[in-house]
Amino acid sequence: MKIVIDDKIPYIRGAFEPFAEVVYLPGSKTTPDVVKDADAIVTRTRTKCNRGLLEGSKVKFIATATIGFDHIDTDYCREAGIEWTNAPGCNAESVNQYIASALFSYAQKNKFELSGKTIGVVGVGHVGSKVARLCQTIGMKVLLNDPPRERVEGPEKFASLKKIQEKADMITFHVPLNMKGEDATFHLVNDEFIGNLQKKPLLINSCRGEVFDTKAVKTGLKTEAVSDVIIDCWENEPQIDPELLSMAAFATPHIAGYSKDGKANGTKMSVQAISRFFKLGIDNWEPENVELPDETVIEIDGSRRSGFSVLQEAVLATYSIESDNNALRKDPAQFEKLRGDYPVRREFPTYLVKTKNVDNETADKLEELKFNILTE
Ligand SMILES: NC(=O)c1ccc[n+]([C@@H]2O[C@H](COP(=O)([O-])OP(=O)(O)OC[C@H]3O[C@@H](n4cnc5c(N)ncnc54)[C@H](O)[C@@H]3O)[C@@H](O)[C@H]2O)c1
Ligand SMILES: O=C(O)[C@H](O)[C@H](O)COP(=O)(O)O
Repeated sequence: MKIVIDDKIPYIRGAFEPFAEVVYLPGSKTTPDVVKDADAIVTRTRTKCNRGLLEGSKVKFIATATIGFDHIDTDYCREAGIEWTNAPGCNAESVNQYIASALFSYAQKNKFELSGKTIGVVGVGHVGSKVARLCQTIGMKVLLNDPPRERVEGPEKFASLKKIQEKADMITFHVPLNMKGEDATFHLVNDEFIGNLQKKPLLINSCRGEVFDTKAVKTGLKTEAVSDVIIDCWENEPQIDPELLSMAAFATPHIAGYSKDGKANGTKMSVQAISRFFKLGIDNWEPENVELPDETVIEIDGSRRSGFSVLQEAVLATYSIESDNNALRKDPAQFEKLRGDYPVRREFPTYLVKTKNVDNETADKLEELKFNILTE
């Protein structure tokens, strides 16, 4: 048996060696020649798994250690009898942390409080539902848009895009990239979408670059139909649009899901899926030695401070979007390198927040965000 694995997938070395010949390669070097005698590939978004790569190969199973699977040509896989799996929810908490840092940093920079603002969450799956809860916890009004869910669950808890366009001060997108069909999301944010915005909202794209029509977004910013954008996912990565970069309030190199926890979950789900498919007997395999940051205790004194500023301090102590923003602006040509050498980031549950003079309501909110709390 032969398995070809993207060499940027962490924690996986050693998992399959007892069962197979294992080849580790950069996504860009995963060519038809390399995969032709492989039984399985473990991949990331950087490898297009399509006819061009797979035709004539032995590949029977593809595991992508990501939630997004727009790099897999699922029609071709069906036709060729190749099974595939992604890693649903693996990095949802990481994107939630990214959005929390983005919102708190944006509010700090523009000197306003988030509570009372209205946010539209477009796509309410693993990520969007966490982001919706986060926004409710910090006192925002939340409008949810998810037509596929609405068709199944009924209209009660959902809002139309039109309502979001009318009411939202901010809109954050957490949809898959769908090129076709009634739920297509390619260029969902286009001239027409922007033309219908009533409140000059902040738009956030941490899902896929192609969900935003870059040209339309830049026009929206120039005409002030859109007040600002925060962009993690770009059209044509890694050749990102320099003008959009210069216009964005925060710009990051597609790292919203890059916590160590998110990576470890993606690897775990891929290894376990391959084990189940090929009956390798390592269905409960777990990654080991997931790195910790230098400091996992956050001490906060809430005297004469708002609950909002306590939450803000806790969130920003775990992850600063500013650092990623500064690194990308310094050298946008390093987009892929910044991703490849991404520093250790852990999610909220890794941290113990020691609070002094923090009221119960704020302590409860820290717990809702999944911090561990020790109250003095
Ligand atoms: N920047 C990053 O690092 C990063 C990390 C994780 C996920 N993502 C992207 O975010 C997307 C969402 O992630 P997830 O884990 O929540 O996925 P998910 O599959 O759990 O949720 C996607 C949700 O979008 C909904 N949806 C589909 N089409 C829609 C449409 N036209 N309008 C509104 N809603 C629609 C679906 O019904 C579903 O509830 C992924 O597909 C991926 O592309 C990016
Ligand atoms: O779809 C996902 O899970 C995310 O976009 C993830 O961050 C992609 O990571 P990559 O495969 O590009 O390393």
